[in-house]
Amino acid sequence: MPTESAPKRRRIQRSPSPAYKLDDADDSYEPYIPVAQRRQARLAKLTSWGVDKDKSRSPQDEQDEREDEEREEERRREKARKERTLLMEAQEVHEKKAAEDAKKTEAEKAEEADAEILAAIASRKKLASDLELAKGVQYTESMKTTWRPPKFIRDRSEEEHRLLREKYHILVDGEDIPPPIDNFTDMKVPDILVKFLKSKRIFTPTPIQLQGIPTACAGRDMIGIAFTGSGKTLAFCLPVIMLALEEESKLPFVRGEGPVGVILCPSRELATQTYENVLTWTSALSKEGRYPSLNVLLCIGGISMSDQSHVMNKGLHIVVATPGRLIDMLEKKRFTFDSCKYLCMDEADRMIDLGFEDDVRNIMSFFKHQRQTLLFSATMPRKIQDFAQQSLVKPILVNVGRAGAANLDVLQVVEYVKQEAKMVYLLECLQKTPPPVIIFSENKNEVDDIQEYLLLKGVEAVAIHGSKTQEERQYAIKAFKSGAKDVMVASGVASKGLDFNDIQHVIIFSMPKEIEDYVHQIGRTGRSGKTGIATTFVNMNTPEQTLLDLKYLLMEAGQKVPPFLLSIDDPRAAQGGSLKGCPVCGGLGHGISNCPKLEDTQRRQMASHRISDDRGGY
Ligand SMILES: Nc1ncnc2c1ncn2[C@@H]1O[C@H](COP(=O)(O)OP(=O)(O)OP(=O)(O)O)[C@@H](O)[C@H]1O
Repeated sequence: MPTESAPKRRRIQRSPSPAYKLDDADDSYEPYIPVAQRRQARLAKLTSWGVDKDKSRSPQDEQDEREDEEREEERRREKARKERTLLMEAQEVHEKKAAEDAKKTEAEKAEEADAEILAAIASRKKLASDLELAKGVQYTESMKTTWRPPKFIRDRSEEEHRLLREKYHILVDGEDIPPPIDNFTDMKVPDILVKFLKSKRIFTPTPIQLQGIPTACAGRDMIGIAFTGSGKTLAFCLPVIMLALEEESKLPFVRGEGPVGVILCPSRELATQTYENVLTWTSALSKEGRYPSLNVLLCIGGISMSDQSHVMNKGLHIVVATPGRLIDMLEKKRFTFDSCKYLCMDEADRMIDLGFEDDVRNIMSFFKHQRQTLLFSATMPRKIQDFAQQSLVKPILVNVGRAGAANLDVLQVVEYVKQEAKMVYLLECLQKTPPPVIIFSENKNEVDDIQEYLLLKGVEAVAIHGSKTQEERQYAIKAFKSGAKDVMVASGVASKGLDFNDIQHVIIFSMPKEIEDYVHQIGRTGRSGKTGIATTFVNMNTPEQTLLDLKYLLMEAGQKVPPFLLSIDDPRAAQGGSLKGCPVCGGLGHGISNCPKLEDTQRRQMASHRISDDRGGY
C-alpha cells in the first residue's frame, strides 16, 4: 500500500549562539553582561583604582600633605586672631582719642586746627634762588669772615654771655652764637665811625646792635627782630660797611666791580632813608683820609639812575635797593653780584607779605657764590620766621621782646570817636603835643581829605600816599623832616621803618585791620629811647577782632585799656589756654582761622606775578 508519507521534519539550522561564536566582522557588538556581574565588575574596578592611586603616593607625600593642611589651618587661625587684635586695637585707639578729645579744651582744639591751617598754607618753596633750588645747592656752613671778637671777650664763659643777654632782654636761638658785645670799639668798629656815632649821640649799642652786629660780622645768617625805633638799621649797616672797608683795603675796587653787599627795602622811602644813613656813615669814615672812600648806590624805581653815574663809573661797594629796580639793573648788567657776599632785607616780613617773594628769589639767582643772608623787622610772625629759617644757613635768631610787640616808650591812647566827629576831634587832638605830628589813615582819599581840612584850618600839613608821584612823596618827606611842615598825613606807606626826628604824637585816624601795621605806625614816635604819644580813633566801624588784638597789645605793653575795650569778650579766653600770637599776623586777639591777614596774604600771593616791575615798593 502506498502510504501517505508524513511531512519530513527538518532540523532548523539556528544561528550559532553569540556566546560561542564571535564574529570579527562586527566591532560594534557588545556582549551582554548580567546586572549582578556588571555591578561586581564596577566595584572591582573602583576598588582597583583606589588601590592604584594609593600605590602611587609615598608615605612622605602623605605626611607633607597633612603638614600642609595643618599649616593652612594654622594660618587661617592666625589671620583670624590678628584681625581680632587689630579690631580691638583700633577700637582702643578710637576710644582713647575720644577720651583725649573730651579732655581737650576748646582752645587746644582750636590750636590744633590752627596748626593744620598753618601747615596747609606754609610756603613750600624755599627762599633761595631758582638756580640753587634746581641744582639742589645747599650750603651747610656759614660764611667765613676774618672778624673775631677781642680775645678778652672770646675768653668769657657762656654763662657770662648769657647774663649779658639777659640784662638786655635779648633772646637768641641757633648754633655757636657769637658773643654779645656792649660797646662799639670792642666790636672793632673803626674809631672814626665810633667818634662820629658819638657826635650823633649814639654812645652804646642798643640790644639788637649788641648781639646783631657781632652775629653779622661773624658771617652768620640771622633773623633780627626788635621793636620799632630800636636801631636795627645800624645793626645791619655797620657790618656791611666794615666788610666793604676790608675788601676795598685788600684790593681797591675799579669800575665794573662790586658791590660787596646789598640792602633790600620794601619801599622807596625806606630805601632812600637807609641809603642816606649809609652815605652819612661812609662819608664820616673817609673824612680823615685814613680809610678809603666807599661808593654807595641807591637803586629804586621812580628816579633817574643817570644821576648816580658818578658812582656807577667807579667800583661799587654797597647797593641799597627796592626789588623791582634792582632786578632791572641786574638784568641790564649795569652791575653784577659776582662778588656780592651780603644780602640784607629790612622789614623782611613786609617784603614777603607784599608779594616780593619771587623777586627775592630772582635777586638771589644773580649771586654767583654763597652769600650771607640777614632778615630784620619789628614784626615777624611765626609763619615768616619758619619759612625764613629753613632758607638760611645755620641761622641765628636774635629777638628783643616779642616779635610784633609795641615799643614800650610809646604811650598808647585809644579813644572812641564817632565817624562823623573824627575830623573835628582831630583838630582838638592836635593840641595834645607840639609838632611834629603824623596822622595815619588807611585810605588814600581820606589822607587827601584830612590834609585839605587841616590846610583850611591853617595847619601846615603835607600828605603822602601811594598815588602821589615820586617827586610829591620826596617833597613831603623832606618838608616834614626839615621841620618846614608840622604835620604829615600818611597812608601805610610812611609807617614802615621811616625814622623822622622826634615825632611827638602819632594820630591813627583809622585803625588798620592788621595789628602789625598799628605797631609800625605808633612806632614812628618813641624812637631811640625817647617817649611819644599815639592816639588811635576807633568806633563801631572797627572790626571786633581788631579791637581784641588792640586790647591784648595794650595789656601786654602795660598800657591803660579803655572800658569799651575791656568789655569785649574773647571767645578763646573763655575756652581756656594761653593766648599766643596768631602765627600769620602776630595778633594776640585771634587765631589763624579768622586772621584778617590770611585772606589778604593769599590774595597778594596770587597777584604777586602781576605786580609791575617798577613798583619799587608799595
Ligand atoms: N645805639 C644807639 N643809641 C642811640 N640812638 C640810636 C642808636 N642806634 C640807632 N639810634 C637811633 O635810633 C633811631 C631809630 O633807629 P632805626 O631807624 O634804625 O630803628 P629801627 O629799629 O629800624 O625802627 P623801625 O622798626 O621803625 O624801622 C635812629 O634815629 C637812630 O639814629
